[in-house]
Amino acid sequence: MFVRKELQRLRDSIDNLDAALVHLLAERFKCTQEVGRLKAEYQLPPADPAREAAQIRRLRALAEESKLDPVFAERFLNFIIAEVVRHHELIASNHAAAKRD
Ligand SMILES: C=C(O[C@@H]1C=C(C(=O)O)C=C[C@H]1O)C(=O)O
Repeated sequence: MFVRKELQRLRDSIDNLDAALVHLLAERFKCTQEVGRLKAEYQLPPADPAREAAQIRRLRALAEESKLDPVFAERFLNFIIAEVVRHHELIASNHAAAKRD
């Protein structure tokens, strides 16, 4: 009985945290979509490797401070950034196509 209750209590928190993660990611992607539109309009490249490196350094340090595996934090951020850059490439090519038409 104890184990069932304890498991449920922990899973309730996991559910809340996962919901927060989805909301945080949705807000982050809203911002990055705007960045993508700005870059397309002003002909800036979709990826900014210097900014990515700075973010990864910052996130690795935060992960270490909060006892999260920094290797995991870096992989997670790289996964997100790859998706953002893919969006930016799409926005840029749609923008260029719209200007041609
Ligand atoms: C969001 C940007 O575009 C790209 C995505 C980044 C990110 O998701 O953190 C960082 C750098 C860029 O490669 C940006 O330039 O700020």
